[in-house]
Amino acid sequence: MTEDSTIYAPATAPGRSGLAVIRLSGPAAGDSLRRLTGEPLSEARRIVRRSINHPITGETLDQGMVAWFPAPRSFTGEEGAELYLHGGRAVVAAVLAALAQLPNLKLAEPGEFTRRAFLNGRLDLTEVEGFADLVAAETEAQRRQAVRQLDGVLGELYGGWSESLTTALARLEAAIDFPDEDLPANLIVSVTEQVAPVAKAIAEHLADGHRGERLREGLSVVIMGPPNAGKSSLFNALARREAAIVSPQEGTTRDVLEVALDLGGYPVLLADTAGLRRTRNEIEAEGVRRAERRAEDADLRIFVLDAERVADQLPNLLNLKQDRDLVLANKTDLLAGRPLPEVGLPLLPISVRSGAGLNELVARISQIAAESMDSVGSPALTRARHRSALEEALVALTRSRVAHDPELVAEDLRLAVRALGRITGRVDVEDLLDRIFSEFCIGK
Ligand SMILES: Nc1nc2c(ncn2[C@@H]2O[C@H](COP(=O)(O)OP(=O)(O)OP(=O)(O)O)[C@@H](O)[C@H]2O)c(=O)[nH]1
Ligand SMILES: [K+]
Ligand SMILES: [Mg+2]
Repeated sequence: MTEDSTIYAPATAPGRSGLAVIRLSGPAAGDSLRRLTGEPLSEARRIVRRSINHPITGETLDQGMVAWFPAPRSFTGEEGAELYLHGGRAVVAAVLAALAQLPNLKLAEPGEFTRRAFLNGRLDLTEVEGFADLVAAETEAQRRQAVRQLDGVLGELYGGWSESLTTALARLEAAIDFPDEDLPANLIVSVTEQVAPVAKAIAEHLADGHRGERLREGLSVVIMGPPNAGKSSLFNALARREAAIVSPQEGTTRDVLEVALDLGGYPVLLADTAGLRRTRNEIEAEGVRRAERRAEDADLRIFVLDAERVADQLPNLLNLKQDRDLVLANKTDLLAGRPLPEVGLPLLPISVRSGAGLNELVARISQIAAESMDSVGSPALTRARHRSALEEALVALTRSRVAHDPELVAEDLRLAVRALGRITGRVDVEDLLDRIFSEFCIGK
């Protein structure tokens, strides 16, 4: 599939920088490059120095470098060119204005380069999404996951399942299509045997505790506890900036504040909340409601108590779940050597003021993040879109095992294959494209 139009766009972020890259893709890319440089096309995929000139006035706009990518060995699979310019706003603006003067060129839509790469079979949809995730990756673990996906690991996994099912389906259909002959009695049995391991693998892949999705989105951690325990102080210490107001007055924090952190390479979304107490103050009461709501969908709750008042404060913690909660005793600097009381559950002693225990706390949170995000062995399911298609495939496969009519079995297998195909974009993709490519910005 080839496009008639040729698109261009900056591939680097706007602003002052050492280098700016402008990409072109489409049939007029080579001709445009010739007209901008005033020289014949250079050797394919080689970066060469060229002066970049206005195609009409001939004025030199920049001394840069260019590369020429003949089809199909380019990012999009079309004719492509790249201009490497000095990264000043005026330089980029002048070259973009010059490109606008050339015939058959248009500014690319967001995600259009990647869309063309997909349409030309250079990437499947999971790779497109891996590419989007890689561009958006903010931590090491996110980068690793995106690189694997961009490598096609997920696409291969889903493609492999789809292939096994297609083979089973083909055998079944061949048998159905020859009505003269009796269907072999054991046909359904053997098809079921072929389908069962795929259904099992899909079920296991789905039951991964949402690790891949959590890695993309970040571990949601909420700091909670009684007023004045030092929640906002801790929040600021972890965020390494004075993001929240700290004061000796109870009920200081009302809104839920959030920061995105990188803890040991794992993304964490940390929230500070209002101190939990009954209050007549309407605004503070709304803060408490927001705190409780925020805690409901958190992956981890960190309860902060005042080390001097642990025994009074502990019973008020809302339905403490030891596997999802950490309990901290803050302000240990005020204990002056006195031990913490025995309360029958592990308390992590810290002092935001002296810094004691903070390293241990950070290590603990990143360990929890790692445990909930790292996937061992098979690649992780990374998106809700994949999850719903896999669930659909599994429902069809499960139903196919109890169907006795070969036609019904075949129909279920077809549904499962189609659901898997939607993940990689092999079938029924049109409606999905806009949503996926809308994640991209212009020039990608
Ligand atoms: N001595 C000591 N004081 C602390 C420590 N951490 C916080 N504080 C003090 O405790 C008071 C309350 O701190 P905040 O961080 O505002 O407490 P909070 O839990 O966010 O309070 P609310 O938002 O009102 O619920 C402030 O005066 C802090 O300086 C600590 O480790 N040691
Ligand atoms: K306070
Ligand atoms: Mg606070």
